[in-house]
Amino acid sequence: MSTAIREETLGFQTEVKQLLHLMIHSLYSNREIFLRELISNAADACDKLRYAALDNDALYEGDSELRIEIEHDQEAGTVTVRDNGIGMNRAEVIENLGTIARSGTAEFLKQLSGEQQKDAKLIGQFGVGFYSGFIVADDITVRTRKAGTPAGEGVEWHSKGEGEFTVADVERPAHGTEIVLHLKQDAREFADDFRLQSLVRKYSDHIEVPVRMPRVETDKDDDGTPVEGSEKTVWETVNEATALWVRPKGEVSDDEYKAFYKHVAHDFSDPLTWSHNKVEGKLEYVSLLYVPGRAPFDLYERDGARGVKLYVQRVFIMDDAEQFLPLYLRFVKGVLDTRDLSLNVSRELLQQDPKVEKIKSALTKRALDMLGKLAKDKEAYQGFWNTFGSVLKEGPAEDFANRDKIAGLLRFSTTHTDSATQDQSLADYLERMKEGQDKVYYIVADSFNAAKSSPHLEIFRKKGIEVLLLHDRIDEWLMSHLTEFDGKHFVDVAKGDLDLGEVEDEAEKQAQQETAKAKEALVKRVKEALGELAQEVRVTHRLTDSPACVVLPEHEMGYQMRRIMEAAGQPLPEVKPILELNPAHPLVERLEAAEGEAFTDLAHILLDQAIIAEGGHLDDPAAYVRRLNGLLTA
Ligand SMILES: Nc1ncnc2c1ncn2[C@@H]1O[C@H](COP(=O)(O)OP(=O)(O)OP(=O)(O)O)[C@@H](O)[C@H]1O
Repeated sequence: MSTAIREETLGFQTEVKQLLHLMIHSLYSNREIFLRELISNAADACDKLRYAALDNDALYEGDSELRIEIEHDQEAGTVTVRDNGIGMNRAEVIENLGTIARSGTAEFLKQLSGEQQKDAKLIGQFGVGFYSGFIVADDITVRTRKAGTPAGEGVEWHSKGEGEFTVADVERPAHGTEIVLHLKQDAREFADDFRLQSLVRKYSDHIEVPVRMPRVETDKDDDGTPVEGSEKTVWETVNEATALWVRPKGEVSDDEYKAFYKHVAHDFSDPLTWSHNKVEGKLEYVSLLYVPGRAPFDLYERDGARGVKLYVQRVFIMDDAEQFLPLYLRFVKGVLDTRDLSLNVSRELLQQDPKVEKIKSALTKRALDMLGKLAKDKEAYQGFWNTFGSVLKEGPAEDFANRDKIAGLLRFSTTHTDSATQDQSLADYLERMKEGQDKVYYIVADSFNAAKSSPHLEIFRKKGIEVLLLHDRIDEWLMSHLTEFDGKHFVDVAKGDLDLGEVEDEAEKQAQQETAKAKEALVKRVKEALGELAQEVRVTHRLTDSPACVVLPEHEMGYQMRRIMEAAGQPLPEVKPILELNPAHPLVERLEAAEGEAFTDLAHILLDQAIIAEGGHLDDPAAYVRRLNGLLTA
């Protein structure tokens, strides 16, 4: 029996307490996952030891046969999960089993509502790990020792999951970790051979480390009667214990792929799709990439986990190797196993190795092809797009070489459907282009409604020309990196001169020129009245219902991007708009007939209204109100 020394009682970090409470409550109907989580951690610990032992064989302490053992005691109501992996020292135990060290955790926990089903989904997204033991146990003891440390540096951790835990130093001859779960009364069903075996097969077949369970064998005499006292325990490997990605594609079932995904991604729910490839030749690697069914909670966290699990010749090297996929594919999870890197590769070395770039470019293509295939299933792709679309939109800016491929995967709201759902591809748009149209038109606004109702769309609606309605924060950034698709240029309808190309016939163009000439005097007067407030005034034919609109010069940064940058504290040089007037509108006719102060007021009102319609803020709103009231009461 070990004697505990240096025993101390510590409180769980607040986030752990909250997580424990919510997890126990919301995952009640999915309790069996605790075993998957503990085996998954044990397998990771074995992987880590194998990696550490590459440099220092002594860490195995003479026991290099890595394994996981699961035992139970029906009478005592306990289940034990044991591994001879890397183990933990005292400081690691306190850190790993007392806190949650992931940024964004507190905000994540705030989203939990107390509604069982909703929370179960959210918690799955977070990953419950070790703490899931408390779904089935009311008392957990962990005994562990870090490989390579003296037997006296073992640690015992104990908790009832109620806010505090104790840690003490104990003597521990074997390195690795042992977790003893004392099952709650209503979870005793898990202390059962058959139940445990079937769970191990369900969740851990794909794990390369053998998961073993004890079986008692008894010698029999010649008559077949068991010999008393001859009982001995033999350990039987229950899982298949081959790395899933090494197996040929045809021999792996969908269920196995899905189970493996859950291990790799620490996710609860099924992946949307996957792509498994073995490459031989100049580069030699196996990759298994997955698209998750939902976003991890830290998708937009700067230091959120991303990247693949890296193996070199089947030896685990590191989690989250982010060098093999671009940032805009950070939602892709999976495994890369290669012969092209050396076993002692580190994060720093990865950054310098030219082979890494080559593999990255190959994996990027694989991932984009996988999305291309997924896109054939409209419904599934829509699910993907709604979850990860705004991340993929970072692609054209980050990955010039694959711009066209990424553009083909984008989905938009457009005037064709007039719905906020982004479900139209550029290929759909091209198919519907009007005869003579040679450009892809788009508008960027702060919200879908602002885009949909923009005065800039009036002429397009009248002529039946489709316009992409962009309203995500990232959209203007996206469009500044997308210049063409399939040979067709993109044109922002709120910038520069309106040119509808061949869609307008000669007669229309002639009429426009004549109107512009006829209104030259009006334009001059308005410009004088507005002074520096507008850089230019002109008549337009882009409006049918509105009296006026503002546009920006073609190469000027758009309003949406300006507002985002200003909100981020980046001062920008002021840019004055171009005011365009609709000569056929009664207000503009009235303006033309006005004189003196009435003219100046109305000119200002038209400019201010156009700025408001575009989603901008007025520099002097009170002046606008005063002028408008003057007009209304005249
Ligand atoms: N059997 C084990 N052997 C060694 N270390 C372990 C073991 N189980 C857990 N740990 C350590 O405790 C940490 C926390 O485990 P936990 O399961 O809570 O989270 P995780 O595995 O990092 O992520 P997730 O919550 O997504 O599963 C692990 O990262 C690991 O360092």
